[in-house]
Amino acid sequence: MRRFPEGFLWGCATASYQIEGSPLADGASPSIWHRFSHTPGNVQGGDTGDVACDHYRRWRDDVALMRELGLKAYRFSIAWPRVLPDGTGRVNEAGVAFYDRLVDALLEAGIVPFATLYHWDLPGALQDRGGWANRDVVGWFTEYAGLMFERLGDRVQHWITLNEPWCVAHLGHVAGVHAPGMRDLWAGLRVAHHLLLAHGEAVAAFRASRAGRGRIGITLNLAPQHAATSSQTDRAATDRADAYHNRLFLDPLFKGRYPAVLVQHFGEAWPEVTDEDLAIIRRPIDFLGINYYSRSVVADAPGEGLLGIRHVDTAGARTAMGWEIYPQGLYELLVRLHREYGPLPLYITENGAAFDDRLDASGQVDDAERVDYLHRHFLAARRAIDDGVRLEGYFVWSMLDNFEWALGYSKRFGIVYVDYPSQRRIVKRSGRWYRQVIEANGVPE
Ligand SMILES: OC[C@H]1NNC[C@@H](O)[C@@H]1O
Ligand SMILES: [Ca+2]
Repeated sequence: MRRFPEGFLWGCATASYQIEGSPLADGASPSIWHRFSHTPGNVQGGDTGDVACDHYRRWRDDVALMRELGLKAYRFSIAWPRVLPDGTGRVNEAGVAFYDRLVDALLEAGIVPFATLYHWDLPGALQDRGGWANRDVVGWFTEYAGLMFERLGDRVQHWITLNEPWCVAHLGHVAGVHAPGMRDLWAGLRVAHHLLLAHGEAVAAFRASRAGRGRIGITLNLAPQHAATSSQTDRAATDRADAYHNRLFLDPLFKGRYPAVLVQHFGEAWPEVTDEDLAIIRRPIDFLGINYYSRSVVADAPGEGLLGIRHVDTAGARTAMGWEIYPQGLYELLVRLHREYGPLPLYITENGAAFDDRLDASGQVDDAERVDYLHRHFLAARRAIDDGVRLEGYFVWSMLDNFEWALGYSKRFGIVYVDYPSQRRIVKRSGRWYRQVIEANGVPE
């Protein structure tokens, strides 16, 4: 049995637009994901977050389910459009009350709340004013963050400013496959910079708020980039990929500069950056959240795509997302972060897998593949702790099957199955297994 440190925070993660449903209830306003999913052609099957897991109404039962699973912590996100329907100014008390009740219920169940301020559901009203591409967003986000610190900061001690800024900038503004569906490299790079500035200003607001005695951090989706061959061109390609996927955020946050290779590669598209900006971005944080799913294998491909690279297929088994199952990448990533960007407390704020789960004849889900995936990744994390990495918690993505963005409900990541027509929750084999891991605070070798 490989035991984890005493007090290790085992949890699950979710996000507002993916589980809540009721997007316009009680005074909430449309988010950019409400608009994006209601715009035909954007989401597989025409799926939307209108109902999702109906968590906005079933939250009490879901907290009871978390307690049954024995979770020590729960990572959720706050829907900005519920609490500030215009994005700034007028507070929608009914929206605040939802999160207020949720936090109280979590504490009552002995579950530590981790609140993510932004998990992609920007108020549409702010998109109409330019959204993340407008530098004014820094003030808008700081106002929103300050409100939440004020209202929940007496009970929420762990705050994450942004979830996966890379996805917001690249998928939302360069590739255009996520909300707001923009395809503009100049805008996308500005968005990355504004996200980091907003993060930095929110950190300062946090320190000044009543929540200040808690911890604040950011969550980045990071993936090791491996060169397909040792050739100079493949190694250079891999460096570009690592810079764009990983260092674009890590370097300014922890080293106060952007990767030179990107500034050079993007040339005229690269935004105006001042030293004052960099000082804001690099304000010290209390932890780094890591969302890990897989690695990439990279080869040089002159003139192809944004970076002149292509991803090389590997033999390894894959999840239903087509992502290679590569647990050692988690170990490698954690050790790199500790050595190159740390040492600071780390949380795995997301790790998990989608598989084609089906109810069997007895109405259960025997998701042995997900058990194996999690088991191997838990062991990889445990090895990193042996090497001195200050890993303090692990949030499985996700507690419930939910709305997987442009793929809609076609992908199931939950350790609990959601039968959408009936909204029944059915704990999968992986959910029962995870409860035992948490109870033992460890996994068999
Ligand atoms: O693709 C699985 C997850 N990845 N990180 C962000 C989450 O919102 C996704 O559902
Ligand atoms: Ca209260």
